[in-house]
Amino acid sequence: MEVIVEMNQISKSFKEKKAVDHISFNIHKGSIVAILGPNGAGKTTTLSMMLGMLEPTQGTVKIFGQHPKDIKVREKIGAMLQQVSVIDRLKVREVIELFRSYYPNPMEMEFLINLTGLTPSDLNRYAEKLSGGQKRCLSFALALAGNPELLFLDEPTVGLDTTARRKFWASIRELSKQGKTVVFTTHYLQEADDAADRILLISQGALVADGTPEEIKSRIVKRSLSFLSDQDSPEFRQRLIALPSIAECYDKDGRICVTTDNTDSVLAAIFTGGLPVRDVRIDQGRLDEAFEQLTQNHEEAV
Ligand SMILES: Nc1ncnc2c1ncn2[C@@H]1O[C@H](COP(=O)(O)OP(=O)(O)OP(=O)(O)O)[C@@H](O)[C@H]1O
Repeated sequence: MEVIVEMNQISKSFKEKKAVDHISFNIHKGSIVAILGPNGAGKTTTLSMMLGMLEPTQGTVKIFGQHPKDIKVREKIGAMLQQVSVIDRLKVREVIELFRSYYPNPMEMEFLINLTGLTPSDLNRYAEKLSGGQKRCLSFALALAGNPELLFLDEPTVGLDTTARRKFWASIRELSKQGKTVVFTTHYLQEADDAADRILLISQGALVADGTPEEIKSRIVKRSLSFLSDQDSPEFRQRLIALPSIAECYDKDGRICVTTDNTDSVLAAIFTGGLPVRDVRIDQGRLDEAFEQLTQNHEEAV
């Protein structure tokens, strides 16, 4: 798979403050990657180095195999940053046309408008008159103007209502299907879980986890299995706890629960052992719990 972004041992310090600390990762073509972390974790700093807006204190960044500031690279990337600034006295359509004119192969206007959720009446309004949410849609349109192969989005859905948010992520999936690569930052765990196929979890400048949402959850969230039994007894509990892969057994909401790192093998053992259980449920664990555990563990370690 083609590597689009290479971050090699990247650190960034602002005076004595180390904002990013020895981060390395590669991003492959067509993936949707979330950089997830709490406030001040180093997400924007990491993104700014990929965009060539900040130089790393240490390490090397390569985008399409080149320095991020290379003109050939700049033509292939689009960015939507946190601050939305619009040009006064220009209508939305004119701003978009202006941005399209900067690029050798701009995105088709009609396709671009369809993706961004801007309406025909929005296009005829002055950009400075748009609402906060509409300005973000315009900012998305400007990021797409050059038909980029790689999109960087810094907290893209802040200020968008639920409908606009849904539309936004549907457009991102559409762009990804066309082979475009997307990197976005977010605090929203649910958003990373729903939208990304890979999560880079950053805490205090360090990369503390890297994987699919499922991998991150299974790595640290204990899965649990719960069920009912008509023949619950001390002997039943002993047989249960003796099964392989069971970490602990407890009662919750009238159900018998076991935690395990392998729900499949516990299920198999229960049924081959003929244990009298019914109404079995598997709880996959939640990403927000995984996130808190990972960032807390890291904070305790430093
Ligand atoms: N230009 C700067 N000068 C000094 N310190 C900075 C600068 N930019 C960022 N920092 C510090 O570096 C750390 C990481 O900041 P960064 O903006 O990358 O975090 P973030 O994860 O994007 O946070 P948020 O989610 O709040 O936007 C913070 O402690 C921040 O105060």
